Amino acid sequence: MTTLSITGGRVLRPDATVTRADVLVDQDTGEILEIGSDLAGEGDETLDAEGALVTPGFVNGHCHVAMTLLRGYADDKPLDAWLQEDIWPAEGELTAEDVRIGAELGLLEMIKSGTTAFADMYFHVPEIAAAVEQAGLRARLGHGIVTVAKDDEGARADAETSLEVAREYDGTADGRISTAFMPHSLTTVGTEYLEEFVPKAREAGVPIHYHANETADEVAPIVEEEGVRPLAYAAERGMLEPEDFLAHGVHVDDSEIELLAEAGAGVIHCPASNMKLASGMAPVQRMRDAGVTVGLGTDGAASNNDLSMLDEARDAAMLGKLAADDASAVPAEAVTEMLTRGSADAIGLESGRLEEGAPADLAVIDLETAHLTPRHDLVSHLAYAAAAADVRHTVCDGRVLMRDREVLTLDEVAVRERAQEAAEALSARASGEE
Ligand SMILES: CSC[C@H]1O[C@@H](n2cnc3c(O)ncnc32)[C@H](O)[C@@H]1O
Ligand SMILES: [Zn+2]
Repeated sequence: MTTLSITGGRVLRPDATVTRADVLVDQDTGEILEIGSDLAGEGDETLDAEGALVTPGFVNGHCHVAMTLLRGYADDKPLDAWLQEDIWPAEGELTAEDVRIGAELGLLEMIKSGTTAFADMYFHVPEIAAAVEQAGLRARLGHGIVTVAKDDEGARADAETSLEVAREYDGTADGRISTAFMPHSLTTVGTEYLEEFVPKAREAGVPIHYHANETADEVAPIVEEEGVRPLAYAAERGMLEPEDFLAHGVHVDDSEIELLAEAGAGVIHCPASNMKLASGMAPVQRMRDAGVTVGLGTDGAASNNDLSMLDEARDAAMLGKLAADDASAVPAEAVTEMLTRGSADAIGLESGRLEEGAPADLAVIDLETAHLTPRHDLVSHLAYAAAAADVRHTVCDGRVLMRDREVLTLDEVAVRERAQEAAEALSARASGEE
């Protein structure tokens, strides 16, 4: 057995307490063997956590990782105009190679900011899977289906691709990659395709992930055409099972919150994207009070504009209070849970908790900085004050992905250079200069 010990730090436990402890990891199984004192001499490899907080690796429950190439490409518009006028035309020019480069850039940013697992909806998924395999993270991947503006043949081919990808990649990268069937949203995929393909996804045994109730404009046509709220429509089509998870859930009413809670389906809250696109404020405290599993996600880097889950945590706390008109809403403990096991539970992963037998997915956060001084309450610091640059080490599946701020699985300089070149060429193609 090969072991790793993370020593001298303070460890955030699942009950939100913080204790001084070492963590011993079995690198062969990728699991936590023991959390206790005096484990410093036990590891074949050691990570220094003196003056640091050892937390579960952050879980980004909804992302489009390759959209890092479109970071800053189009800002300051609402969702529909942003997608139709800028993002979709540019994505029409993306090559498989671009998606690989964008994914590597996103994974680099995730590792540097303590994220160890994520759920992703995009296209050219084999490229994303290859990047995940190399970078060493854990991911639930899927091909996003859009059937509007396609003929029947094109629409069915897109849905077939999503099923095929889900079947083929589930369990790959030594089990670090899992998959889902991913209709883009309830308004961009036709009812007939949902009715045909959702049962096939069930047969394949994969969850369903989609955008839902993100903007008011997306709710109105479903209510008008179907006579029911979007999540009732989704439930009628079998898309609200316990393993399913939806992104956003901004405009959900009480009946939909109840549906989510009863179904056990997860919601991934994306506060930065919701603020930037002015989509609205999700009723996070009300969903949590009702027993809904709520996680956190960044969405893509073009609507955020970074992939830091610590930023997302702070945004979730701040926006949650504003939405509830209550400063006690979405407190630090809630945000910390959403950042870790809330997202993990929603997307169906075992990670997000530091305990014996759990996956060894963790981040070590440097506390010896001006903005984390004094240290009254480390859970408060994680929710409100810590930043991506405070992450010292990142470990996933027992493997060290970043040691002392140096990413070991990707060549940072090369990834950044390739991404800059690819983004410039993409921009030229999209504007018709090439
Ligand atoms: C078909 S792959 C996924 C698709 O989703 C687009 N996208 C990015 N951010 C959002 C968002 O906030 N709401 C809806 N769709 C979004 C992305 O550009 C891809 O085309
Ligand atoms: Zn999204």
